[in-house]
This record gives sequence, C-alpha cells and structure tokens, in this order.
Amino acid sequence: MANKITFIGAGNMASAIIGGLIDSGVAPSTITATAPNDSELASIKQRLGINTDTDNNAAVAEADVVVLAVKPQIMRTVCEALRDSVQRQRPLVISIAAGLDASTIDQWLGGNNAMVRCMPNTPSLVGYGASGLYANAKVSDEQRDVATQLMEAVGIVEWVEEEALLDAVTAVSGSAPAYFFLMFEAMEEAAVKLGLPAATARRLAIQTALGAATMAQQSDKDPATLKQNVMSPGGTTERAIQHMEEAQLRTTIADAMQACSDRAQAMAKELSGE
Ligand SMILES: NC(=O)C1=CN([C@@H]2O[C@H](COP(=O)(O)OP(=O)(O)OC[C@H]3O[C@@H](n4cnc5c(N)ncnc54)[C@H](O)[C@@H]3O)[C@@H](O)[C@H]2O)C=CC1
Ligand SMILES: O=C(O)[C@@H]1CCC=N1
Repeated sequence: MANKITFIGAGNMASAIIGGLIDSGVAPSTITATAPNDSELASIKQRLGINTDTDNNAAVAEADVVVLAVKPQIMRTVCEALRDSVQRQRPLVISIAAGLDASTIDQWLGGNNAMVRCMPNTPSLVGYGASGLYANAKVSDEQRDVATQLMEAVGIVEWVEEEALLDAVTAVSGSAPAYFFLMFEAMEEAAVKLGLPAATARRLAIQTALGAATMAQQSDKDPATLKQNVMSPGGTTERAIQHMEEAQLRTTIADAMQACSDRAQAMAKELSGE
C-alpha cells in the first residue's frame, strides 16, 4: 500500500474504508482524514488512531493517495480549494462520490491528474461492499493496485474499462442494497398477513437472503440452476416463481435498473454544471 493516504471527508464511507484498511494491516499513522469540525474528527481519531486535520490543503500536502469522500453537492467547492495543493503534490485521486465524472473532478482539481472513480455501496460499512472502479489514462498499474487494495479492504472490486459502465455498476450494486431491503420489507409484510409475527418473519427472510447469497457465491452452479433445485415439480416454490414470472418481475427489475442508470447519467450532467 502507498505511504500516505488522505481522506477528504470523514463520514460513513470514509470511516468504513479506513476501518477496513486498519483491519487489513495498514498502519493508522499513514492515514489522515479531514472534516470541517474537530468534534466529528475527535471520535474517528479516538476510535481508529489515525491523523486528523480540519485543513484539507495541509492534509493533502504529503499524500500519495487522496480519497474524495464528501457529498457530491459540495465536491466542486472542495476540489477547487484543493487545486493548488493537488497540482503541487500530484497524488493518485480516488473519488467515491456518486454521479460525478472523473474528468469533471479532474478539471476542478486543475487537470492532468491520475484519477480513479469508484462506485461503492453501503454494505462496505460491514465489510461486504461491492465496488466498481474506473481509471483514467494517467493512472499507472501500480496506482490501480493501490485503488484495488483500498476498496478490497471493505469488499470486492470489479474494474470497468469505460467510465459510462459505472452507471451500470450503480444499477447492479451501488443502488442495489435498497432493492434487497425492499424485498425484505415486502416479504415481512406478506408473512405477517400469513400469520407470522413481524420479528420472526424478518429474521427468517434476512437469514434466507444471506443463505441464498452465500450458496450462489460458493456454488459452481449458476443462479438459474440453484433456483431450479429449490423447485420440486408441482410443489410450492414452482407456484411462487410462476407467479413472479407472470407478474413480469424480471421486466420490473430491468426497468428499474434502466431508470437508475438514466438517473446516474442525468446527475452527472447536473452536478458538472452542463
Ligand atoms: N454508492 C453508494 O451507495 C454510496 C456512495 N457514497 C458516496 O460517498 C461519499 C460520502 O458519503 P457518506 O460517507 O455517506 O457521507 P457523510 O455525510 O457520512 O460524510 C461526508 C463527510 O464529509 C465531511 N465534509 C463536509 N464538508 C467538508 C469539507 N469542506 N472538507 C472536508 N470534509 C467535509 C463531513 O464532515 C463528513 O465527514 C458521497 O459522495 C456519496 O455519494 C456514499 C455512500 C454510499
Ligand atoms: O442513490 C444515490 O444517488 C446513491 C448512489 C448509489 C447509491 N446511492
């Protein structure tokens, strides 16, 4: 891992990644996180033993890697204020902000930067993240490895070679935890109608999702085969799946993911000021 990593922003995602890095053996003394006020930083400093700073420029001055982990809406202001420090230091810049193109952030930072754009998801907070990564032409193989290691500290990593594909990543993993949470809500409501206590239903549904995901991950069979294995001919599962297919669940999912990807594109335009 590179010598010095600075996180601009010390919120949920930054602290999840920092926690993962420390668990994977990175020395806390090599990590710095920034935020506008000391009270937020005090708790992360105490919990994780890292360096903290309320001055973004000072924190970037010696960094090999800068992770931009502020909300997309304030990214422009934050980057423009960092421009001189970044141009002087030339770190690898990794943005985890949703909906902001690498080229837009690069411009705000003065241009010609080695930029990685990452689309993470919230299960990164519990070490089960799934991140899509894209690198611009300035990023070296070594820097790619650094970005991979960084995001693998909180889950799995997939690289895409075209930035536009991050919109598809947003649809399949960035936003997707919410699809499964919706499924849990719906299953719990339906189970309550069938007579189960809500807490029992929730526990059973969540454990079933965990079990199905673990099986799908560990098995050499594809999801269609695993599904078929649950469906006894003329049995209960077959009836449930038949109902979902007739109700066009696949089309609903496809349409939802298309809408998600379309919104990612529109957000990129809005946020870049186009
Ligand atoms: N794909 C996804 O599901 C997710 C993507 N993200 C992306 O990660 C980024 C961070 O999100 P969260 O950690 O959830 O946000 P958060 O609100 O928890 O953290 C933002 C941090 O930025 C700090 N901050 C605000 N102004 C600052 C400034 N001028 N200088 C330095 N720090 C400043 C705040 O104090 C806070 O520590 C966002 O851009 C978001 O789009 C985050 C969560 C999930
Ligand atoms: O909903 C959003 O806009 C962000 C991007 C991916 C997950 N959350």
